[in-house]
Amino acid sequence: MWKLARLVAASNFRRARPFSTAIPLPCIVHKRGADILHDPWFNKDTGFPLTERDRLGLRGLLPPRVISFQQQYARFMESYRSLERNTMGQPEGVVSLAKWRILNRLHDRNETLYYRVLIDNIKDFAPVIYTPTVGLVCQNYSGLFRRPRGMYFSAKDKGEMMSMIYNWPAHQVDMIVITDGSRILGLGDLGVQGIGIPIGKLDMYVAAAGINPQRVLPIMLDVGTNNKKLLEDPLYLGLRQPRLEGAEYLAIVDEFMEAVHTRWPKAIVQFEDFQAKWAFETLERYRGRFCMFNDDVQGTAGVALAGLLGTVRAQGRPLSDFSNQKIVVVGAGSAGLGVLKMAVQAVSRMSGNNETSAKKQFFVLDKDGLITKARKNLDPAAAPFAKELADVEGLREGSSLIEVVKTLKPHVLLGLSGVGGIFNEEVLKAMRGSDSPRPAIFAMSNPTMNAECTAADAFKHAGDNIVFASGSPFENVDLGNGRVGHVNQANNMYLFPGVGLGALLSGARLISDGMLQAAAECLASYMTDDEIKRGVLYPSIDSIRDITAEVGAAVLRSAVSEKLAEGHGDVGPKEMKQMSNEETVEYVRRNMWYPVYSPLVHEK
Ligand SMILES: NC(=O)c1ccc[n+]([C@@H]2O[C@H](COP(=O)([O-])OP(=O)(O)OC[C@H]3O[C@@H](n4cnc5c(N)ncnc54)[C@H](O)[C@@H]3O)[C@@H](O)[C@H]2O)c1
Ligand SMILES: O=C(O)C[C@H](O)C(=O)O
Ligand SMILES: [Mg+2]
Repeated sequence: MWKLARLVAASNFRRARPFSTAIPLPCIVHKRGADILHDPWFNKDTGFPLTERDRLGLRGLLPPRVISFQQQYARFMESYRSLERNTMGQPEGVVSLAKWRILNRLHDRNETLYYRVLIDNIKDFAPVIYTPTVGLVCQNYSGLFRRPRGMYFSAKDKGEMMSMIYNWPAHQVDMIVITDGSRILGLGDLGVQGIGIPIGKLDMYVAAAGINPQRVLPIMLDVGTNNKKLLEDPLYLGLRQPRLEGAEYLAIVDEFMEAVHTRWPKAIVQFEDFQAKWAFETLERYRGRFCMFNDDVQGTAGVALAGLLGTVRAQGRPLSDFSNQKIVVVGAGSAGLGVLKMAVQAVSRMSGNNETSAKKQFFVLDKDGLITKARKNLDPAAAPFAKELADVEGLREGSSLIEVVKTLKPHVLLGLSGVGGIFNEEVLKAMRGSDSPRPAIFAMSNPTMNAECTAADAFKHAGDNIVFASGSPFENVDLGNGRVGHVNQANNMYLFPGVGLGALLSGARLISDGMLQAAAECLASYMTDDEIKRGVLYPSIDSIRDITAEVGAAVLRSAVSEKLAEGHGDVGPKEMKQMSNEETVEYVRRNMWYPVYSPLVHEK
């Protein structure tokens, strides 16, 4: 019979619970002396107790005084706060990069302390290690480079990947995030410099999902770049050749996927920031064979769907009213089309109508305006959402955004275009004519300068009663008289960590649509009616570990019910099936790694 205690003991994780008084489990280390001090996974800096210094050959390699974890923590936070004070008034980019540097130096030196400060201060630090600063870091990566992090597979490594993968020092890898750097946030092709994105995403995996940092692996697949500026930059660190295309490109990705699954058959691979054509193609190519997903297509879709359902509740309408909402999606790339696909499936499920009629309420624009069936060279990926001209009275093929908003009076305007400021004053003012008593504006493009509008502009021009969400963080807006315009962060960070965690802890063979749907539904139902009425669609990032545990449990349960779960450690699918919802959440929580100094035990 399933017993919680047994499940906990069965876990392979080096873990401890926040504020728990339990003695942390020991951690096996195969090094001694200075090698430990130079390994950020094990290093405790001045925090090594004297007995451990003796056991590990560290005596004399550190100043004699032992500093406690709490003191180290306080010292780091004081340096960070003093950097904030000292850089006040300097240009934003300079300040952001200075903050990133101080965090990155700690990451390079002492991962336990790094992840503890990250978890405890996630609201302050997420904008530094994740969007928006991570975008700036990628743009300046070749200049900022000091030490490598993760692995780099290039077109020149063809035929070598199966052996190269064994160069990674960790025996076990659970979570991989891979990019080819071809569409980094809204910043375009950044080639090898895009490695910053997998690093930032995996930091979120550790902070939000409690994945053990010794078991994460950021990957850059460098197949060249079409960014002329980078190709001409003598300091550019990637391959100086145009991107591989077609079969040559796919051969590289195929070889990588085979190599990674040969060494770690249960590792989960998250594809991130691939240009749309490869995002869709690789997803279809691998999702039936490997435990993988595309975060921009599928993670974004779940977060957007949760937000869209929230906007129905914010209008005081029942969820069944979702099928009466007119939703305009601006951007028909990997993210926009992913959102449309999942939202149409949800409407069809909720209304019982087929997908063709469920599509009626959705309208999509790309750089050439409204997409209709009359378009020449219609992108096959966008074709299922293209409108019949007869269904868009008053509009035509290629109608502009302002024409679309004025004519349709949509309930929701959702941007995933990567074009900063495209929701301009005129467009936002036109949203005042929306058929919704509570129009919703989602400016989801990243980083901040690529957001379709700012929060302040949205409330100023579209009205105080809107619901607002952005992909990158903005401050709440002061509406006067003590009223606050709440800013939501509609970012896939609320889903991908839970998707990966649930897949890992269930030992899922694949990541199915059902598992992703369960994740989205879990996020959608997380907020109370009171919060939703105040325009709060998503939890605060401060509680990201809680929501991730819930999402992880929902994903796990869905994997079990779809018979995709193969078990984790010695917890089999049968035992998982017997867990109640609460027990599943508890199982997930207890398997989340939490940074504490574990006693290190040397083994040859
Ligand atoms: N908030 C999130 O969680 C999240 C998740 C994924 C992507 N994004 C952001 O969404 C943006 C787009 O990502 P993607 O992967 O879909 O990119 P993409 O390049 O695949 O697609 C961009 C789409 O926008 C369209 N577009 C360009 N200019 C336009 C214009 N002037 N008017 C209307 N449409 C226009 C393009 O034609 C294309 O269809 C990026 O900025 C990315 O950072 C945010
Ligand atoms: O990275 C993010 O912040 C979200 C998303 O994956 C993006 O590509 O913009
Ligand atoms: Mg992305």
